[in-house]
Amino acid sequence: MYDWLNALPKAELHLHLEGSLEPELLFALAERNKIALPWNDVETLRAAYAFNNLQEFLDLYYQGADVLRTEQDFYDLTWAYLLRCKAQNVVHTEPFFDPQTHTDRGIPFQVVLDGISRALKDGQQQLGISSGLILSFLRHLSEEEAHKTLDQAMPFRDAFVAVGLDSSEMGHPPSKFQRVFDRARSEGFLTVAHAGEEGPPEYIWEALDLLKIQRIDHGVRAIEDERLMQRIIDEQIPLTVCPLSNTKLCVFDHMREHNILEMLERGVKVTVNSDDPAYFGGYVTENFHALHTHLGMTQDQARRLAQNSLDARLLKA
Ligand SMILES: Nc1ncnc2[nH]cnc12
Ligand SMILES: [Zn+2]
Repeated sequence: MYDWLNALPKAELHLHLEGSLEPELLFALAERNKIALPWNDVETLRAAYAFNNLQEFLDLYYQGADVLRTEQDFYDLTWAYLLRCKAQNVVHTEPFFDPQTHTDRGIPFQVVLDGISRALKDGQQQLGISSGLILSFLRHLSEEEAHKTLDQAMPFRDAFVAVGLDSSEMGHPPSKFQRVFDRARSEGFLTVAHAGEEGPPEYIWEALDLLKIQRIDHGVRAIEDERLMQRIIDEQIPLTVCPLSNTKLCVFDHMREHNILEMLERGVKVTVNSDDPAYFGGYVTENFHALHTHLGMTQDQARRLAQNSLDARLLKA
């Protein structure tokens, strides 16, 4: 089944480039940039990838991102991810990056963007993988800081397909970012947002009604609100679900309890994604495979999930 799932053509719609930083590359970049790390070796770092919630993961994820300094570092990070896409027949990807994680450390916005964009262009030309980049605001920071990030992005407007919202969800509802999302939409950006990962269904309502998002990132807690479920089904609003992430971050205690197939059978446009594959133990195929192993996902269900991912692209072919 693994090989069959791997060969299935699919799109990835929920992937943080910083979360694809494998420990081996992290150590190589630390050496190249002469940065001392608090871990002795790759194995020690991997052993630290045990999380009880989103925040514990984010603390390590932001720490890891500190090795990314130069345009070439961002190129190498993105290129390594695209090679994984090629190996797993991901024909289209819409990755996120978090500019504030880097600009707050003094790395110029353009350095980050140039490295990522050059790799995505090579990915299209050399690997045949199409892509659309999503600029994600950090929700634990202020709306004013998000506005400054949007200012920095405007000279490179054509490099992005959408803006998104990620980082610590609880206590940072979508309503906090209503004005900056209004502005982004008026500048022609599409919008997506993480909602209903750890946060309640109300955050999903806000993301839909106030941020006017095209897709819900995660959204697994929608199942707690029947009226919301009906809306998501009626309007066929896609959910970018990340099964291995949800179990690693204890959103579900075990993959057996994941609700993605229940949502699929109820008519929700759910898709399978890897979120932060270097930290959560697998890329897209491993996420599909875990659904087969623990939830008995059939080939027919896998085909529908993969088709949903192709249908839910913001950038149509
Ligand atoms: N799963 C996730 N939720 C929120 N913010 C993130 N940033 C990277 N991964 C994330
Ligand atoms: Zn995410």
